[in-house]
Amino acid sequence: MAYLSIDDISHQYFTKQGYTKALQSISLTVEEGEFVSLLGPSGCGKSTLLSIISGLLQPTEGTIYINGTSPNQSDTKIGYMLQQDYLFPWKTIHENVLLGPHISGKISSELKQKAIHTLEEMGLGKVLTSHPSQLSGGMRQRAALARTLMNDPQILLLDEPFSALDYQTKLKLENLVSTTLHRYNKTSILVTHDIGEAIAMSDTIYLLAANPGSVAATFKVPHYLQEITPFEARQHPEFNALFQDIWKELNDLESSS
Ligand SMILES: Nc1ncnc2c1ncn2[C@@H]1O[C@H](COP(=O)(O)OP(=O)(O)OP(=O)(O)O)[C@@H](O)[C@H]1O
Repeated sequence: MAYLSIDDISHQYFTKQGYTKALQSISLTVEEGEFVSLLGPSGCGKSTLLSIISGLLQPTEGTIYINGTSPNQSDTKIGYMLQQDYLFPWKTIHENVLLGPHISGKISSELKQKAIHTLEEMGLGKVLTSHPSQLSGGMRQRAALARTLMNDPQILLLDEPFSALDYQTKLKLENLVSTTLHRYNKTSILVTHDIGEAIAMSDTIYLLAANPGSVAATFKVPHYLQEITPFEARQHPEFNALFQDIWKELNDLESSS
């Protein structure tokens, strides 16, 4: 069985006005250490799917297994990286990264050292005592990633983490996130609207259709693109061919909806 196995999941939201079918018959698998992207338009149910994977929501139909057990019973740790960094403005970067251990009363000198080491790996060794307002958007996102990694999650859910950044910062951060997550063999699921980002970062891309959210197509990124950095992948001659294939599929989806 795959590390993460989503089998025929559907989800409906019931409200006083009626119900919305957010997801319909989603099936996909993710292997340990794999980097998967969910590419799709607004309303395709990506937040719902991520909430189901993290165990916050129970799907109305279907099953999900993480390492052989359901998300609620699994001891697999899941980390989130979101579009907003949610750093506390009144705390220093070092304190922000230590927030989890601080809340759970587990602060130790080892963890303080680990936070410094993780921030140094993110290129933030010089801003440990700065406050979030003194940092650029890209630096804040790197601090948010360091905070997430402090908890040693096995699975990372990345919900459009680069979409609020300028293009150059986004490319740099794609490289840093990709190399860091591969180095630590994290299993990663990225939600994005950006075809290029999905190709540059992923091993597999699931194209989602909206209303209700469903898997419209699956693309395997060739190994030679997986083995180079996202920045290098974007320069590769084969990158454009895959981009065109996905673009066409997306356009076909829009014209048939
Ligand atoms: N709590 C809720 N109650 C009722 N309907 C909901 C609820 N949450 C989401 N929906 C509906 O389910 C569908 C999928 O929503 P979801 O937020 O998962 O999509 P999304 O792809 O994350 O969208 P966006 O990019 O706009 O955030 C939408 O039609 C949305 O209106």
